Amino acid sequence: MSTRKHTALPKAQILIEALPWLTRHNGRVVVVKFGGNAMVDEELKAAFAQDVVFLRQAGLKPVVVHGGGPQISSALDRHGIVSEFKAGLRVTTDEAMDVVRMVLAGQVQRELVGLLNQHGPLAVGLTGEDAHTISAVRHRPLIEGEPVDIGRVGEITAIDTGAIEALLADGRIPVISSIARGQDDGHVYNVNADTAAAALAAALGAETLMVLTDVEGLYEDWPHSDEVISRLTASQLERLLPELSSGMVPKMEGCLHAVRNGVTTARVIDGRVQHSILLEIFTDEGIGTMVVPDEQQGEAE
Ligand SMILES: Nc1ncnc2c1ncn2[C@@H]1O[C@H](COP(=O)(O)OP(=O)(O)O)[C@@H](O)[C@H]1O
Ligand SMILES: CC(=O)N[C@@H](CCC(=O)OP(=O)(O)O)C(=O)O
Repeated sequence: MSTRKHTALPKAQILIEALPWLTRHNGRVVVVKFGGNAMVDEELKAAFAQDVVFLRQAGLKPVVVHGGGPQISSALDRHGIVSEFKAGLRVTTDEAMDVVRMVLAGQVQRELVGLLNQHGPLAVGLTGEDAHTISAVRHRPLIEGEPVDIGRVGEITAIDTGAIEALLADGRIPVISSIARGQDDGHVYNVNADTAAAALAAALGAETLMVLTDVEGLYEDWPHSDEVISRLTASQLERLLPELSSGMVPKMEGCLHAVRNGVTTARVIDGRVQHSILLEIFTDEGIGTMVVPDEQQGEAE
């Protein structure tokens, strides 16, 4: 065998290994949530963009929903605005909301759109405000049984997938910032990006929701162990929810919402690993944590 063929054969085998995953997802929507904590460096962000474009060129319909928690925190610091979290959500004053919107829509989203568009005229950025994509009312989370006012934080009431579907039909990659329009008050609202991604995945009838974060997956006994739970059903996750803390709460609540509303699998994967999306495709079991609907229990992935 010539040297060229010799080196090409393993590459062909690798492509063939991806065939079942690609076949299952062909033409399907995959919602990828890119967390602010996973946007560690430039190389990683460029690799993320390559993976998303790869999915698009392989016949899938990727939709990107991005966060930017750490980026918002440092911008608020620079503006001298104090920011705190309650029930895992940022207490968002009217003044803070302007900064949230500026950072998510004007900075993080623009950067991701730019990186994706290095590969062609593919990405179009929007926020949940555009074309009524995400509507919300003021969210008052219960803390110790009492509803608490945390300012301009939204609870999603409706998703209009029209603009996203039109972009997908046109072969584009929508990149969505987690800001909602007020359903009945003309305000804009700050929505946790995991919650927004899950709601969009459910409304779009996505095959998969992939949540890229800064841990390997859901740890069984965090922070005491780094044993990752590789697979769990919706009911198993539901039982686990009360024990979870901080950033994992909206992530896992989102995964549960997604698989209970038609999404086939929801995964939490380590976005700090380069090409984590492609790694997910090329491994049988996947990496990170996979949540499946109850009826899939025991079925081979
Ligand atoms: N059981 C758990 N397994 C893994 N991480 C957990 C768990 N419970 C809480 N966490 C925390 O959740 C964080 C991820 O959420 P978050 O900081 O909001 O990330 P992102 O910006 O990607 O949304 C982890 O870095 C970790 O500190
Ligand atoms: C209400 C609320 O907490 N909103 C989040 C929105 C950004 C986000 O969720 O970013 P990550 O995915 O990087 O955490 C915030 O203000 O930080």
